[in-house]
Amino acid sequence: MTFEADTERVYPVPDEPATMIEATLCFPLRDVGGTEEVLLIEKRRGLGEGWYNGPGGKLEGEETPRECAVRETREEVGLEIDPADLEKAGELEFRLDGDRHTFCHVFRTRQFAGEPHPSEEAYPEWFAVDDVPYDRMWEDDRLWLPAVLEGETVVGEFRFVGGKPLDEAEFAGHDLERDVDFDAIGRSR
Ligand SMILES: Nc1[nH]c(=O)nc2c1ncn2[C@H]1C[C@H](O)[C@@H](COP(=O)(O)OP(=O)(O)OP(=O)(O)O)O1
Repeated sequence: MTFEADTERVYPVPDEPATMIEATLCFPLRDVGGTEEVLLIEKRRGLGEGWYNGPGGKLEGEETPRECAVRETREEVGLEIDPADLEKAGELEFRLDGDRHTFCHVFRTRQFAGEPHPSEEAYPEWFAVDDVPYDRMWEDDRLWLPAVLEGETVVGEFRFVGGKPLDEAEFAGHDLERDVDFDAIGRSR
């Protein structure tokens, strides 16, 4: 297990978040003639509009993170995924001005049905995993997504400052842990 930190934690940690969004990201992977590719979306609305990311979004009702990732991937790009085929790859906490803003469950899968198509929310596009457009993504993505695309697991905290909305705040620091066994800690749902 490795641990990285590029700053000291400088913000007070609240006992309980006033409001924290629970969300998901899903990264479908495929092999095309020996080239490993990942499906990203260009987001057309909401947080991170205009940037690339995996399909995903906020949990609704009583659904589990896995069910949310399946639903969001279907709604945004039309791929069908069996929840059992999703592999838990990460847990990311995004903090804004010291408060917990979003807790995000990250999944990847090689098993899916259908061809991606655009929706009101997203334009899908396949990228070689060594050609991911990190300059058009959230600033934190380059810190954790390469590991996720290489089959590793990550737990990270990413700190933003400067007030809402999160996608206009400044990225200020992070902690990242790798090789986390989500099954062993009962958090692979
Ligand atoms: N710093 C960050 N880095 C990142 O890679 N993804 C982030 C992020 N902060 C938020 N997200 C992602 C997680 C989640 O998939 C999405 C949440 O954005 P939104 O609140 O706009 O929800 P969406 O509109 O996508 O979802 P729904 O409204 O539920 O469809 O943004």
